[in-house]
Amino acid sequence: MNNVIQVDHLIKQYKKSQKAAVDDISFNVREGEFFAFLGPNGAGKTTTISILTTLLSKTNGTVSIAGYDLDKEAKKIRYNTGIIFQNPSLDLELTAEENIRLHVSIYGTYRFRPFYGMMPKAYKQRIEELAEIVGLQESLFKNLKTFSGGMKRKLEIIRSLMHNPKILFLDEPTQGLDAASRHSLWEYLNRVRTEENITIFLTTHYLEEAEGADRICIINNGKIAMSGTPGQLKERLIQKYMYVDATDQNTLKTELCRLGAAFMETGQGLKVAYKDKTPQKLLSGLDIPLTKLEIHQPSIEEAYLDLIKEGSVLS
Ligand SMILES: Nc1ncnc2c1ncn2[C@@H]1O[C@H](COP(=O)(O)OP(=O)(O)OP(=O)(O)O)[C@@H](O)[C@H]1O
Repeated sequence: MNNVIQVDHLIKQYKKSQKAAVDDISFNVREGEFFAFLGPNGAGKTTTISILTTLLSKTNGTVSIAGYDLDKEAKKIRYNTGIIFQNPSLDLELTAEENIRLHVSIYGTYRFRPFYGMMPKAYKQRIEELAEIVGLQESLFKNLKTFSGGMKRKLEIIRSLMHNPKILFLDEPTQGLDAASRHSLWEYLNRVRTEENITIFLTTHYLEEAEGADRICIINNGKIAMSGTPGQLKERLIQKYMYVDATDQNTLKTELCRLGAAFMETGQGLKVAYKDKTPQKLLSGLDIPLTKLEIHQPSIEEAYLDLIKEGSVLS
């Protein structure tokens, strides 16, 4: 399978900022994949997606989208991508269809005509086809002022797909939606994905949203903390661990190294992974008396929160 997104050593340092918002990240997305870019507030998701969609300049690194180089062929990238951002940018004074008509004429996909009836057949077919997929046929000619948040999102989906993009970028698209609207948005996105065979690049805060993806990349503090299929991440994230401590912590560390146990210093003592071994088996190899022993088996949600809190994982 071809890579439709190829990012190598991408860096973004905002002016007057001490720290890079995106700090030397590399990843790829394959054609037709549903790829989730998961991370907490301020991790660098919007910065990355803005660079990939040509809306923000990068400081360093190379990016290729749909086979086009970001530095040389930004216009071609724009023709091949659709974007749905956190806050819908729709004109409330217009009808749903007028919003789409304006967008496609600015985009250069179809020439602007003052009435729907005057638009080309291909335009009408496309808008009706997409309206049917997201269930907005009845409201296409209604004023946007009467639209709910969920309906606006549906309209955004139509708008982003009018020019048959190969890749759809979604920046936290369910932000501010209730559970039911969130669920139906996913139904529509999965439908357009299957019917239009497009690649989806999603940024999200929510682990549950990323769980439906083919691959997940976790970004934290501008760096990639982990990536893989949801199954692989679960396996790697859910690390059973225990906290141990001893009066002589240095000797305990030496002992753990001798036993080949991965550990990390924390405020609660040494955090030790016990992956394949049982805690008992691991502890039986220790010669030093312990002052603390706490055994943990976190859920995936807890493991993810631990990862983004600590900024690293046990190896
Ligand atoms: N225009 C800017 N100028 C300076 N710093 C910025 C700018 N935009 C974002 N940042 C900083 O860059 C870092 C990454 O921000 P970014 O918006 O990419 O994160 P995010 O993962 O999308 O967060 P959220 O989930 O809250 O939208 C943050 O520390 C943020 O404060």
